[in-house]
Amino acid sequence: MAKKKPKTNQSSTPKFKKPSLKLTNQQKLIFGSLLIILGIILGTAFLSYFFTGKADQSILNEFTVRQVEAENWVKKLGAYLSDIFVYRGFGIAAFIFAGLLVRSGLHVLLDINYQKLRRHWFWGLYLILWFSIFFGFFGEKHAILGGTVGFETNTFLQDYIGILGVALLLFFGLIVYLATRFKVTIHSFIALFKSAKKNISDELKSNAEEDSFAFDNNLTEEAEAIKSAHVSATQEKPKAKPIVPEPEPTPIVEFETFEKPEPTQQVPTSTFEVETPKEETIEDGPELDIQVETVQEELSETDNLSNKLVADFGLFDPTLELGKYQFPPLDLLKKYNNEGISINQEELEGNKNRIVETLNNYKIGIASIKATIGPTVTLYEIVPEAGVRISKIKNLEDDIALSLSALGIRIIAPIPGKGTIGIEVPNENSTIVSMRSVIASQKFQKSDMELPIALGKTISNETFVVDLAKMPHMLMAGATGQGKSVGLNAVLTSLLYKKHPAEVKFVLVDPKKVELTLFNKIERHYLAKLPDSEEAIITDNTKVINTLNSLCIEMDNRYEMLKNAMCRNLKEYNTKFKARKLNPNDGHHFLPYIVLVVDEFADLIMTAGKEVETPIARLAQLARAIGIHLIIATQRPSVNVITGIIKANFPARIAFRVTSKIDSRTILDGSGADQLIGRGDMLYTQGNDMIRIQCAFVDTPEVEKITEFIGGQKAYPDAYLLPEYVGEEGGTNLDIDISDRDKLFKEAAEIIVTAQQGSASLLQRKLKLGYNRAGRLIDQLEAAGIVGPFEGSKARQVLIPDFVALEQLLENEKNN
Ligand SMILES: Nc1ncnc2c1ncn2[C@@H]1O[C@H](COP(=O)(O)OP(=O)(O)OP(=O)(O)O)[C@@H](O)[C@H]1O
Repeated sequence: MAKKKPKTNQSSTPKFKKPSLKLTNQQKLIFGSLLIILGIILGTAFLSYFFTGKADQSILNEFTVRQVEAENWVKKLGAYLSDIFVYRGFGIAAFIFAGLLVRSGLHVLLDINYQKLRRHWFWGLYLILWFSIFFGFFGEKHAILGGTVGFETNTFLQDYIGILGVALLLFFGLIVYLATRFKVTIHSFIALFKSAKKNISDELKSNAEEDSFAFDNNLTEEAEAIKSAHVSATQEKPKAKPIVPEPEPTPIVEFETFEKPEPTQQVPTSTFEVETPKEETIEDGPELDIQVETVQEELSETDNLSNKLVADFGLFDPTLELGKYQFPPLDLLKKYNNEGISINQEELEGNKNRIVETLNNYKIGIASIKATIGPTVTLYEIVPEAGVRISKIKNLEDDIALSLSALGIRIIAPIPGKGTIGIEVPNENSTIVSMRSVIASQKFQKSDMELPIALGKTISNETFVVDLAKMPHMLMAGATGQGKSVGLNAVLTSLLYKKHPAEVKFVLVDPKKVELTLFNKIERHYLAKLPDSEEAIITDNTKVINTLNSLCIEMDNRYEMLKNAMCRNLKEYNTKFKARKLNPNDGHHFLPYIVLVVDEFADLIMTAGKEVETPIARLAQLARAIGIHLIIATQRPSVNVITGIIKANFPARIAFRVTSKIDSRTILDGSGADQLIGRGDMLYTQGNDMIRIQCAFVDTPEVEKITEFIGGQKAYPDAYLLPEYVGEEGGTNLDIDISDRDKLFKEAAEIIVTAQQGSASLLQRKLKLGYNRAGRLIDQLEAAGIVGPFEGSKARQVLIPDFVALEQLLENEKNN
């Protein structure tokens, strides 16, 4: 508020200093309303002219004589101005001039873009001229419509280029107007012209009919008019002759009409009434222009433009830059010999008998039993006899497992959606679900999902495909060696087989440094990285923080773009962009999906704590709409790794075999993962049901072949660049400026002084900080003189002996 006042003062003062064109608000009000009033006066006078012009003609030469009264609604001035603008000027088109004045008034009053006003004036004047000549062309009989200018210009032009020439010239003038002003193309122009022509010819026809009808009427009216003129003349002294043209060059036509009711050129009189409807159309034209045009113009410009662009160039194709890109062929994936499920009748019978026996031992009767054979486990569905309590069977899980002498028995009591109890028993010989078989499946090939992932096969041997875009984030856990890395590779491979490099980008975090390195080869096709980093695959934990924060910036940027484009999600945005409705000059561009894959999350959380958790949680909460999806894998699904906030935002979970029931509960919110048999046997949940799936197996050589195939093709000049993030390594002045110190500065100083050990790792541990922040704190402590300079591998020297000295130092700092 305080700032605003001086501004207004400033704006009002310069008018005394510089005679600039900038108007004050008061001047705008005065000048704007003056223009509007002038426009209205002119419009009224012009309109009146068509009713009273005849009568007023006699007084035109007596403008200065006060006693002489004009009949025009704006009296003498109106009669005089109308005579100049309409009769001697441009005919009906003069209304446009009045319209332009009103419009200018509105622009000044409401401070609307002057640039536009200039255009309106240009085209308004153009139209005045065009209509004037147009009516002059058609209205030889009704010369008043085109005014003297129209009539004379027409006669002049016709002398030189003939009637056809003038008609064509007018037509060309119309094309120029429509093409420039309304961006009309040849197609719309043809359509427009057809309908316009039809209208005109209809109108002409009806006019002709009316003309002939009105002509008779007018003759009688004229007679009356002359009579009345005569009467008024006798009453008002000698002005009877007025109409005689005097020195005037052109107007001959009308005057003759007035004086002698002769045939050929008598037209103007009849004009007044017959042509009134036409007057209205033209008069309405400019006025409508004022209000409707602005809206229409903008809508139609973008609409027309996008339609035109699409018509000319087709929909925008994001894949065009790598137009020749070829998706990896299926042959790159290995076929396995033991892929088909072999039914071992003996095993089936044996298991069935043992299940029935065991249950009978516990006095549980079975009404029926059915087996579904999957790749790794067989599901025995049992319908217990009436009266058997389900909890009883559930409690016997271990006993049944013991009697079947099999590891990894899982009892589902009851199977959701069915009235049966399921017992999953591992097959003696499990079959491998190859990546090839799931990629080749119809379900995957024909899926129209945004980010389809072929995870593997269900217990009933169906290919299981899910949409990552709908998940929208995935948490993957499993003890070491149970198939996590293979699972991640299966996810990445699925996307590589289905998505063009322009459509999806990966951010890969691989602290183990070996699992995802193969994907380096497709860096310039599929990977995203920070602008200053050399390697796209992030193996250094400290860089992860920057990348995550950079993704947060990317997320915010994308939200901004979506907001500007008025889209709710990435799909809508990209569809709009493809339809060329978003202008790249406004910062819009096609947005690929971004998939962040973290291979060992526990490791990250342990070293960087909150600094990693916060951006991950933020991304997980907000990034779904803008196409950033997270896949996080961890060996240790303990609660301090998978915290509540992370869990809440990762509804889709995959659990490979874990070692304890607690881990299973952490990841799945229920037991079951501890009873899996490993080697890609997994449970998938997306909130409610748990589905047992055998993960598709893709081996390292297969991934290598795929990445080599893709890497060998033409690539983008660089990886997809994420926005730069400058935060943690904040520069030296941060360290010097006391007010910019880290919030934890005092706490850190106390820890260091208490421990008498100046090390960043101590701060990391005690304050649960990331390396970067702890390092920066140490720098700030050094700048404050609390710790000594960097001494290589040794911890820094602490320069403050105790708490009291520290308090004193901080107090002194404050006072300075
Ligand atoms: N879907 C699968 N089908 C068949 N075998 C599998 C499958 N997944 C994993 N395996 C077997 O298990 C082994 C270990 O898998 P993987 O490397 O994925 O484990 P991991 O969970 O990533 O272990 P770590 O956490 O130690 O890296 C593989 O080498 C493979 O032999």
